[in-house]
Amino acid sequence: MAISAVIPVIDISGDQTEVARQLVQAAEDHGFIYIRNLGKDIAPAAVDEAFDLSKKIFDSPLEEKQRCTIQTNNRGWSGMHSETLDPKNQKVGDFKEAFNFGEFIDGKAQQPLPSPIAPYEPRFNAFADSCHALCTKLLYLLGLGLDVGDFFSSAHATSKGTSGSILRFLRYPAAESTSHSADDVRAGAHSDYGSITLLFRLKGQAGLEILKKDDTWAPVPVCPPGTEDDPSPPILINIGDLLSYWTNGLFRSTVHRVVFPADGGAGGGVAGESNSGTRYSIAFFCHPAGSTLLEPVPSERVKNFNLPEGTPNANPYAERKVMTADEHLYMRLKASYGTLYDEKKK
Ligand SMILES: O=C(O)CCC(=O)C(=O)O
Ligand SMILES: [Fe+2]
Repeated sequence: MAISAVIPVIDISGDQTEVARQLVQAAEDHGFIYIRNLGKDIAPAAVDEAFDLSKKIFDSPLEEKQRCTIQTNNRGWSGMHSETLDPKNQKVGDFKEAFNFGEFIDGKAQQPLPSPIAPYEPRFNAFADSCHALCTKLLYLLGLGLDVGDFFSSAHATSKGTSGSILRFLRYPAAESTSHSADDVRAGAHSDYGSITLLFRLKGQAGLEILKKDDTWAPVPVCPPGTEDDPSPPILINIGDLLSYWTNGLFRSTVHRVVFPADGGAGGGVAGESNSGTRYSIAFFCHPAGSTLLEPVPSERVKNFNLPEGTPNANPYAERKVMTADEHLYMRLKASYGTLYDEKKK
């Protein structure tokens, strides 16, 4: 039975200097952080509502979803196997469906929506806004902890221009309803493309694993010890490639994946979790304004850091060539949705 990942659990409402120190340490050591959800930043009822809305998206008629098929702007619906997060190792694309919302303007999604969810547009917008506000707070604290003030958070201000930020709803069909082989995964191994990601999961639903420094996989419980009685499971934060890039690898953009049950139903070794049934999750990928240059952050701690030789799981895209946030995003999307991007280029 796999041993669960040990990831710090932080209550960000405490002394801000101390919280900033803890966040930076966790970003360096793990790249994943649990933020307790005590209802101060995102109301538990808002998370519940978002999961209800997720069901409405995916239960929409197929032709409605197809009408909103994902475009090269990374917005819209992607069906089973249309994305392959780990193209080098997967024989079959991800066993999941996803729906991506890009940025809203004046309360309006800038993309077609399946008609059953159109009446809820303001609710999706409100949820995306609260996710963005929490990301801004976390990015500010990470900057504080690195002594660079608002270097990160200000690059994510909506006033700086449009960004690749995405609110993504995910549905993974029940393992027992799909025919998959032992090598198949629900979502291939990958690191996230943005600055930070917020991940919301449902109590009891196993599947997420992270790659540890020793190159072995560990399941990530939805409710780590000490949070079982919180009003909502902690929000799982992870560092994405851009923060890793900006910090020359000091912050870890940790590789993760979503797996099928190894034994046909039990959780991945996490007490109280099951790996059967349909699995839902919601991710908010926070990106800076698309024109932001990914230059190293002017921090002493970053300057003095050298990635140890042979570190597994280091961000493979962090070669030191300054590019913009949009160039980086396009490079990553092209790798996982090859044909979509090839077709568009014709
Ligand atoms: O569904 C999950 O738990 C993780 C999803 C994920 O890693 C992603 O969409 O980038
Ligand atoms: Fe991810």
